[in-house]
Amino acid sequence: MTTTPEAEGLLHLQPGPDHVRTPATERLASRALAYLDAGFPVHFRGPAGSGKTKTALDLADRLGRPVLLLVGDASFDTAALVGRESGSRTRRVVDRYITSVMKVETETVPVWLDRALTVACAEGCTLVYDEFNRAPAAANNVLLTVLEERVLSLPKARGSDTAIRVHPNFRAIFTSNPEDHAGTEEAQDALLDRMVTIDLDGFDRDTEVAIAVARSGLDAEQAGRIVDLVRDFRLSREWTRRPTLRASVMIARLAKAQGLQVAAEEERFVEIVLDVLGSRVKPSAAGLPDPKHRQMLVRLVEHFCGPRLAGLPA
Ligand SMILES: Nc1ncnc2c1ncn2[C@@H]1O[C@H](COP(=O)(O)OP(=O)(O)OP(=O)(O)O)[C@@H](O)[C@H]1O
Repeated sequence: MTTTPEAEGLLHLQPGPDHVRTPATERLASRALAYLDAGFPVHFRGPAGSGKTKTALDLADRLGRPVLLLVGDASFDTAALVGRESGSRTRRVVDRYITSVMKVETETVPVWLDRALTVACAEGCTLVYDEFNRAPAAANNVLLTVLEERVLSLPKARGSDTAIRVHPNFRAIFTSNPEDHAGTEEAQDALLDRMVTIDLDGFDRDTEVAIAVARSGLDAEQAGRIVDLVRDFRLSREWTRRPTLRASVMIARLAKAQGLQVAAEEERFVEIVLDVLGSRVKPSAAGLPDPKHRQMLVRLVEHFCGPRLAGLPA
């Protein structure tokens, strides 16, 4: 039995230096850790950019066990989670016990490769299963007994064990996006019933600003202007694609990289806002970009990003 590169590279993912913890993220973490400590899997559900993956990885790190990250995919089957036979290994024994006689024995055995779920269950790792509802429900069925009975059923081909007891330190954290219908499956009730689902709908303003500061290097005042603009646009629902925290981070990083002021008078900055957010604005009834919407974004910039800030380069 062999383990996969995933197993060899068991990750001890640590939040990067730009990972932000605020009172709001700490409250969320302590809720989720309490469920994980009690042995229940936690599922973060929320729209794109609501911080599901980052939160899941941060929690996994706090558990202090090796972390395996699995990203759900439509091509998954059970083998993608537990492992499969992968090729064979041939052993040739040459026996020259009597010099005049050569005996050669060849034995070919199939090689089994464990995949993330098996490794995590056997070694007591933390499994982060990101976007698990992108995998077909049939592939995820193997999780039902893992989460309920703490037993992992394995195919005979793996060797002597057709089931293994799940290590007491095994923990699972799931994420899914209920708004993304492209390439996703309805998660089966039986699986959802075995986990604690926490809905994330984006962070509070202070956390968003702290993240934009950490990810861009802008100061809190300038990052705050961008975050307020994007949050207002988000609340307006005048969009077809939700303007997420990622959009704030993107605008902030572009402004910083180009040495721009976060100000309505800064023409290049206004262009960046239009480029990042413009394609998300609801089109006119004719389906064409509506110039009124461009004006709406410019007004938002004027409202939230005001004049240049004193003391900053022009
Ligand atoms: N605590 C944090 N510290 C620093 N950056 C963060 C934090 N939380 C989220 N982010 C950043 O915000 C962005 C969105 O977070 P994340 O990728 O976790 O969202 P998501 O909900 O998993 O999105 P998607 O469904 O699109 O994958 C990313 O750029 C991420 O790095």
